[in-house]
Parts: sequence; structure tokens; C-alpha cells
Amino acid sequence: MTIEPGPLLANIDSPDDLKKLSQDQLVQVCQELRQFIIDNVSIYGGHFGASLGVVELTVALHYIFKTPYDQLVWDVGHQAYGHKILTGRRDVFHTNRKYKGLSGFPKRKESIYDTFGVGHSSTSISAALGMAVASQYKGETEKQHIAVIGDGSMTAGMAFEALNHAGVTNSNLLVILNDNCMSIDPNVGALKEYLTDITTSATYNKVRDEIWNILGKISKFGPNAQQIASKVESGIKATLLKQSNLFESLKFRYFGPVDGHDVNHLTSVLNDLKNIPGPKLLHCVTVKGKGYALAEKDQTKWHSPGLFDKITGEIYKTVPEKPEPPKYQDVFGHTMVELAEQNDKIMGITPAMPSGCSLNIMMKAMPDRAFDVGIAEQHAVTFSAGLATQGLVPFCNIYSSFMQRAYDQVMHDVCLQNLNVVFCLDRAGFAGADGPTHHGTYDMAYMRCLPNMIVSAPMNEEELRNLMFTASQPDMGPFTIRYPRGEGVMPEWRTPLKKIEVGKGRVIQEGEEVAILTIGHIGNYAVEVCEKLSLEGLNPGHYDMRFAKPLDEEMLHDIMRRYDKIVTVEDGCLQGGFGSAVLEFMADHNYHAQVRRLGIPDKYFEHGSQLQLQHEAGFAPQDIEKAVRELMAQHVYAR
Ligand SMILES: Cc1ncc(C[n+]2csc(CCOP(=O)(O)OP(=O)(O)O)c2C)c(N)n1
Ligand SMILES: CC(=O)[C@@H](O)[C@H](O)COP(=O)(O)O
Ligand SMILES: [Mg+2]
Repeated sequence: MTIEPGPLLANIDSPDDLKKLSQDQLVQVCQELRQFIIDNVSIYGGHFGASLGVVELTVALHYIFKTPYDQLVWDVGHQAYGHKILTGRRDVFHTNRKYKGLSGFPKRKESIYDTFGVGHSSTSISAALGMAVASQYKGETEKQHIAVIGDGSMTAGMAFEALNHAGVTNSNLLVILNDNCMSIDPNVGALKEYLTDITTSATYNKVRDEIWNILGKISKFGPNAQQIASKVESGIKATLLKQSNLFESLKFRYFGPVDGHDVNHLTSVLNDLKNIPGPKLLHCVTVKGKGYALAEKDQTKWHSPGLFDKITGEIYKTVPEKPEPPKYQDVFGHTMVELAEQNDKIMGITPAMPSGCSLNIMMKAMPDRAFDVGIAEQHAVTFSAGLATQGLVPFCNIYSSFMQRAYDQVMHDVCLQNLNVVFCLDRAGFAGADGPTHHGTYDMAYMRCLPNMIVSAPMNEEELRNLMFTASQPDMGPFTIRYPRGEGVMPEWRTPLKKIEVGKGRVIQEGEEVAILTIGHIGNYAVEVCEKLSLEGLNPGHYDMRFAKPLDEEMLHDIMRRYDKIVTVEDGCLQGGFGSAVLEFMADHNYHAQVRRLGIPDKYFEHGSQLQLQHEAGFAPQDIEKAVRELMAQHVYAR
């Protein structure tokens, strides 16, 4: 079902169509765009509050700038739905985040208006600066470069690295700080407080408006006048804020704060800024979820609410007929509290994902022992390393794909010093609708190659709890536990905590001819397959290896002696992952068997449901079954 756009929006197939409208019509376009987003997301799902919050900004940007000639970069991109709808994708917007449909994030191969592929945060200023410097080099002096970055994303080191560089260039760069005081959860840290200070200083805001008017007039009279105005402006700002402006100190011209929901004022401000050269920052104050009361009120819940009734605001949930298994995330969150109650050395750390990974449960129960450090994966890892040097046991929970950003810290600050840091890598395997930026596909490969690192994956809730308990024991060194997004398999999951011997797997069933070696939750697919095959009298063995490093060599020697055919299954990359580890073991010990490795081959997978993607990659239940049957049908080669 496609959603009918309002009458103005129905005629906007590109920003050129938007530009044909009069200034007076922009408020209505914003209303229609907002409604179109609400209508679509309520039925088809996706990120919600962030796009509602930038409706006016999106319209103003495409109204004033000559996109796609002018380069507009959205940070993260979860707020870019309005941008997609205005840039020729309105009629296919219902396919957003669906298998083979539009991506939920800007993507270069999807549209010429998507100047840079995003999904991970805090890259926009660097990318836009790169574009601006390239334009300068090519003599494209008129070209504008705009990065739109949220206050949450601004907390990351990468954003500061980019500001630091941009400030000493004379590039034509406009950074728009979209300040809604929210990350997914409420934003945290000193920068947030600083921005709140600016936004709420009444005196400053009054004088700022006067300066803006003067500046607007003076800037028409040439560079000297502009310099004078700039000095006056900085002086007054500094006095009023009792400190120099952070962005001005980094040699940006700071403008704002402006009301990010006044589309007419925004167009006039952006028009003025176009004519001011050099790096500049516009501080734009918005409300996440703007225009949908419930989303304004509970912004975390409505960041990405799932399907809902747009009239009543009821978020649909299927009512289970029998008790359902919990999400791995909730098991992690509750187990953290349980472990921390028993062991006062345990601490919890998350870089900006407390509700996503469920560390919020511990943050509520033990606020002095659980930290949201902002979008700062690198800091989260080295902060954890620091805690570990003092004998504490940090559990640092990071989504598998976001951990890629902190790889050097894992190696240099944790593994090299053999510190006891537990890495809980959430969203391991295919993330689903978020797509390739968010799939947690590489962790087994990138963690396995680091000396001292233990790499494990639970097949169910009990295993997750026991691995967490094991990892919290003294002198374990760096310990990775990876698990996927979503439900496990055990409704009764509050099992007593037990220590697992590191490097020991589990026999799920002994069998004949073919051995299926699995790691992690995906092992449950092999259980299904074995049950199905047993009905035909076929009896493969199944082993839950639990550890990609160290491997259970004793078990592997036994398996290699007893089976001629091996299937390895992992929800991670085949290059360097668990299957590779098994092959290395076989080569090192001179074992020869027919091996099929199932997992994620060497290409990027787009978005879709986890199961759709697993099937495309070739390790959904039917693919495992097929591999086992094919191997069973093959002759045994000479060993
Ligand atoms: C490197 C990285 N870490 C974490 C995330 C998860 N994440 C996506 S959006 C978001 C909040 C961003 O806040 P902000 O930039 O202020 O945007 P808003 O949602 O408030 O519009 C977070 C933490 C991410 N995408 N990338
Ligand atoms: C845009 C972004 O990075 C997050 O909002 C992400 O989509 C959250 O993913 P989960 O829904 O799996 O927590
Ligand atoms: Mg924000």
C-alpha cells in the first residue's frame, strides 16, 4: 500500500520542484512532509523521531542550496527520510529498509543527492571538509558544503578531529549542529551541558539577534566591515557566556542558536550564511519527534518504535500464546546487575547505547557503576582499560559493528597489556533492516587474530549468563562475548551461574558421517536441521564449539578422527572467522576431510530481515540442511 502525499508534496519530485514554491508555501510543505513520514513509518517501520525533528531544516536546505551540486552530508543518516522523500524517492519510500528496497540511510549508489554513505555517526564533518577542500583544489569556488550533525554525534572524537582540521582551512564549509538534547537516550557529557548553557542564556539570545541583524547589514559592505562585525560579535558572545565560544575557539564562525522549526527564518539564515566564506557553524535547536506528541514526550521510545497506530499511538506487539524467550539484550542487562551484586569489582560501560544493549537496567540499579560515555567507542574501550588497571572488571558493551571504530584501542590498550576487559559485542551477525553499516560480521575475524584475546559466543541465554560469569573471574584477560540482536531460545532463562572452562565446547549430539560445528546462537538452526533429518534416519553429529579462540582442540581431534565430512556454521565473515580457525587447526594437524564452510562470504550484504540475509548468504536452516545432504551424498575422498 502506498501512502498518498499531500497536494504540494505530490508535485515535488526533486528540489527543483520545491524551489518553484513560494516562501509562503513552505510551512505547508513541512506539514505534508511530516505527515508523510508519520504515515509511512507507522505502517512500514523505521527511525522516526530524528526525521520529524529536521523536517523544517530539510526543506530549508533543499530550498536554499543547489543540491546536488552543493554537497549536503547527513550525519548517521537516520534523520534523512525527509531528504529522501524530497529527492525523488517519495513513491518508493514504502520500501524503506525492506529487503531490496530503499536503504534506511543515505547511500551513494541510491541517489546523486546522497553525497556520502552513512550509518555510523560523526563522519559528516570530515567528509564534507574533504569535499570542500576538493572543490577548492578544482577551483569550484561557488560550491557549498554542508554537514548536518546531531548533538549526540558531536560528542564523538571524530567530530572534534574534523573541527580541529577545518578551523585552520578557509574551506567553504557549513556545519549545522542539530541540537535536540538527545542521542538515542538523553545525550550525556560536558558538551551537552555547554550547549544547553548557550541555548538557555536569555541575555545572550537577545544580543545575538541584534548582532545578527547588524551583521546581515554590514556584511554587504565588504570584508573589512565583516571583520569588524565578527570581532564585535565574538567579544560580546565571550562576555555573555563568560567563556569564549567553543566553536569560535576552534576558528569557526558560530551562528545561532536558531529555532530549527521556523522554516522561514531558517531559509533566511541559510541564505545569509551562503555568502559568508570559511568554516562556520549554525547551532540549530530542534525537538526530536516534533509534531507527534507521543514522540516528543518519550523520545527514546520513539527513536525507532516499530509499527504503530498513528492515531492512538499504540505500538503494536504480538501477544504471545506461551512464554517467549527473552532478548539476549535483556539477559545481558539483568545478568549484569546479578553479577555486580555478587562482585563489587564489576562495572558497566556503553558508548551511547544504554537502552539498545540494556545496560540501562544496571545504570538505574547502580548508577555509580554503570556509564554511558556518549558516542565514543574508542574512549569506552580505553576507559575500560583504565578501570581494569585498577583491579576492576569492566564489561564494555559495544555493538559489533561500532566496535570497528575502536580496534586500535582493543589491541593497544587492552590486549597488549593483557587487561581484564570483557567485551560484550551486541548485534553480532546480520543486524537486519539497518543494513551493511550495522551488520556485525567481522568481529570473530578481527578479535581472533589478537594475542591474549578469548573469543566466545553463546548458543542460548544460559550460555550467555555462564560466559559472562566466566569472563568476570580473576585474571581472564581480554574476553569477547558476541551475540545477536533479538530473542534467544529459553523462556526459563534465569539459570544458576556456572563457570565454563575456557576453550571447551559442548556436544549437542553425537552422530555419523557428517559433523556440524557451530558457534553461537546460529547453532539452534543446526538443532532444527538435525531434528528434521533424524525423521529420515539421518544422523549428523552437532557440536556447539562456544569458543572461536581458543578452539576446543581435544574435541576437534576427536571429531576429525570420527567424521569424514565437516560443516562449519557461523553468522560472521568466512574470511578469518570460525570456519577459518577450524581449517587452520586441520592444516596444522594434517587432517583431511571434506569441509563446507557456511557463513558470510566476501561481499557486503544489504538490508532485510535477518533470515532473508542469512539465506542469501547461505546459512539459513534450509541451507545447512542442503549442505549436510550434499555432503552425505558425496563419496568419501581418500584421507
Ligand atoms: C559510531 C556509532 N555509534 C553509535 C551509533 C548509534 N546511534 C545512532 S543514532 C544515535 C544518536 C545520535 O544522536 P544525534 O546525533 O544527536 O541525532 P538525533 O537522533 O538526536 O537526531 C546513536 C547513538 C552509531 N550510529 N554510530
Ligand atoms: C541509527 C542507528 O545507528 C541506531 O538507531 C540503530 O539503528 C539502532 O539499532 P537497534 O535498533 O538494533 O538498536
Ligand atoms: Mg540529538
